[in-house]
Amino acid sequence: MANKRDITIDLGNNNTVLTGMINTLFSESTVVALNSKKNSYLLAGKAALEMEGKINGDTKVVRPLKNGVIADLNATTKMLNAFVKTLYPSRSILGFHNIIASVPYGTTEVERRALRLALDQFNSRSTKLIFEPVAAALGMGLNIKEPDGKMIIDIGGGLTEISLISLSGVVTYMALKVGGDTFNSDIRNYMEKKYIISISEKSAEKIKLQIGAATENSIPLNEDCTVVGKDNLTGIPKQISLNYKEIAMILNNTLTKIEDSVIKTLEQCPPELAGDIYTNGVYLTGGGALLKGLKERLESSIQLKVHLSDQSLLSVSKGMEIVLSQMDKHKALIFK
Ligand SMILES: Nc1ncnc2c1ncn2[C@@H]1O[C@H](COP(=O)(O)OP(=O)(O)OP(=O)(O)O)[C@@H](O)[C@H]1O
Repeated sequence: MANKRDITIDLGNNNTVLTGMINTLFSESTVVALNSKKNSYLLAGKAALEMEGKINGDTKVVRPLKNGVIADLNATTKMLNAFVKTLYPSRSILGFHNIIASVPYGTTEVERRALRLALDQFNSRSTKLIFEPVAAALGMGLNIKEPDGKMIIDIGGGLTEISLISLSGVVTYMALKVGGDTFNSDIRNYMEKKYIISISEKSAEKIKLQIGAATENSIPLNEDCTVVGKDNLTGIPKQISLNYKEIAMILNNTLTKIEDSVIKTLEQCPPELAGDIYTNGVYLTGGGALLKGLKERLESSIQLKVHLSDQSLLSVSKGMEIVLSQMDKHKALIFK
């Protein structure tokens, strides 16, 4: 069992998930509002996200991660401080026993050092990192210790990681700087070109969640939706109706890039492990993987069984909780 003074942190491009105490889970948007003059903290999470694009005066809203790595250390530190205080409202944030935080496999030492610096403020007895694909695989309930190849495709907000894991280690890896955010920017760019209107990031996210689809045959919950943007010719707000088939067409380019990278990673797979992947299929996780019809589209392009995690937004956190609860068994998976 994890100790009351243990904590796990999955610092993602869009969502930060913390687990602490026993069975306490906390998920917030990776966004922070700061006073730009005083460099002081104002708000974090969804409350800060609500302010995005609507600020005035000295307030600035920061998304401190870019493509899965820390782009603004000061903002990240302040945001994590606020999140940890929410998770542990009644105690000092100092004095944790164990902190485990996840990082993409492809991060450089400099990028990892930034995360360690952001975690230093918690003064924990032990702060360890774990690679995201390894944590995600564990969180999906896979036995990663055996000599059996498992391919994990993690489509996050700003990063897609494709990893082949065997004997607790990553054998082949490829990362693409695309994810759910890219789907949103594809939608925004299309709205500018086709309808000559500018829409907000929030509107693009709403379109994706309501009528986003990976193919024209993947019918989402709603087939149509409306969006209001600013007409770039007149400057006047304008409403447009959209159909899911249009969104499937817009997202095709980015989805093809992801498929091509999966195929390239499969090509690099050692022959001994290719048979395992053929038998096991591949494992899909991350919030971006929840796009309607993505699993089926991938199955058809790679001709392998694709298992979509039933907790795509939480698999990395779940994996870290497993490590915390059986530290001795899993200590080879974590590092300084
Ligand atoms: N039902 C859904 N359909 C489509 N996309 C979704 C859905 N739910 C969440 N997403 C997308 O998932 C993405 C966030 O996923 P996730 O939380 O796994 O990423 P992250 O960990 O923040 O990012 P990264 O792994 O790149 O650091 C967002 O782009 C969000 O829009």
